[in-house]
Amino acid sequence: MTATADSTPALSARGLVKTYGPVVALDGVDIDLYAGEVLALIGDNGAGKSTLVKCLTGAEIPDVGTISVAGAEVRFRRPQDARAAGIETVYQNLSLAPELDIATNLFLGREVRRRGPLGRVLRMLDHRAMRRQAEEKVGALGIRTIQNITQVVETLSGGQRQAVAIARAVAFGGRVVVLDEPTAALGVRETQQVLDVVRELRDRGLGVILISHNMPNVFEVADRIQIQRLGRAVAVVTPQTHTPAEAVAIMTGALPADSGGAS
Ligand SMILES: Nc1ncnc2c1ncn2[C@@H]1O[C@H](COP(=O)(O)OP(=O)(O)OP(=O)(O)O)[C@@H](O)[C@H]1O
Repeated sequence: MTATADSTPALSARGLVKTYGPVVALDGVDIDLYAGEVLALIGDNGAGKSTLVKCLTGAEIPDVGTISVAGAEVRFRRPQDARAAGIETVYQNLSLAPELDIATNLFLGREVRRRGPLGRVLRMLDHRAMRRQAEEKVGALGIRTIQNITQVVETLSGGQRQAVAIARAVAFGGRVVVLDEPTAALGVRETQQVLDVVRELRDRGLGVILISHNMPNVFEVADRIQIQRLGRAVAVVTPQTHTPAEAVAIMTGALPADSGGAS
């Protein structure tokens, strides 16, 4: 069978094993993420969600197993390798520089220099170009809560900071973005704003992996939900086939992995 563009996952892994001394964090995990979908990863504390995405994003190297990007096997040694393959991660701490403005944060590490000797020799930055591009990138993601691109990040609300971190992750050609608990510290309205950005990413054709303990959020925004339990991927369900209660029951082991499935 020939794989078509649609049937080849943007990012996939087979048989991932990762141990930390005696602890088996991943016990032979498969995952498939397609372009234009939101795949939620759920599981109890210690189920292996973070370890899985660390292996997928080059922050950890699996002991066993393979990872493929658009059908081609890859070996990530460090996060830069994954980033070069278009896989971006937004961690809970967001790694933004709070004392700098939004535009500068978006371009941290990829600064635009002035043309000619001013940029080449004196390394002067083209702030105007960065502000203009930052405005375009934030606007393209439909992030309406940000009005002023020169606002300092520490003065932003939690939801706005999350949006800036996501914009930075996808502004430079990312095809896959991993969001680790993006709404954990947010109020209801801010959570909705972040979920809007997540939908926007999906509608633009990116693949999104969403780690979350918040079942209403997961069921609101995910196309598919992979359930991790004790280092294994025990089931992949959808909001159409399973209720949140069934997913949680599978997650905790109260229901067998092949049960549920609203009729
Ligand atoms: N660096 C490490 N050293 C030792 N053990 C680790 C390390 N990282 C993870 N573990 C262990 O691996 C297992 C899986 O942890 P992981 O953080 O992947 O789970 P998780 O599903 O993300 O949990 P949570 O929801 O609490 O973040 C746990 O038992 C954890 O204690």
